[in-house]
Amino acid sequence: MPIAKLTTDERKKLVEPLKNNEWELVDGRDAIKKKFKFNDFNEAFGFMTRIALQADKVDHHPEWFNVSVGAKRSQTNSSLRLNSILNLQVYNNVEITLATHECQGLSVRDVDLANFIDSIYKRQ
Ligand SMILES: C[C@H](O)[C@H](O)[C@H]1CNC2=NC(N)=NC(=O)C2=N1
Repeated sequence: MPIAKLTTDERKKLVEPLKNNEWELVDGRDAIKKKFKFNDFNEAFGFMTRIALQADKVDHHPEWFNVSVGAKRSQTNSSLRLNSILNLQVYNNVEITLATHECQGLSVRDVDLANFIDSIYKRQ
């Protein structure tokens, strides 16, 4: 049986709670996305590693982007200037989009993976 897109009722029950937890619908496409912020690359990649292991286990994969945004709250202006002079970027942001390619939209697999991701995310 191919995987089914979520019905309207399922969206109310399963996707609404995710929207209350900073997941958003993607424009022009049946998918959800969320931005996650960390103190540094090490924390961001640790988070991605745990998701990668789960994705492999359940055979459902995120589309994601690991970018450098902002800086540690503890960083002073002069250390930020030094970082930009030395080009030391802090790749501390992870943006994740979830959709099921097989049904070209949201399925229960995206809901499950989103809930797993939220369960391991430690807000900074
Ligand atoms: C053959 C394999 O099961 C499929 O390609 C899986 C792998 N991971 C997947 N991930 C996502 N996000 N959607 C899919 O439809 C999907 N299909």
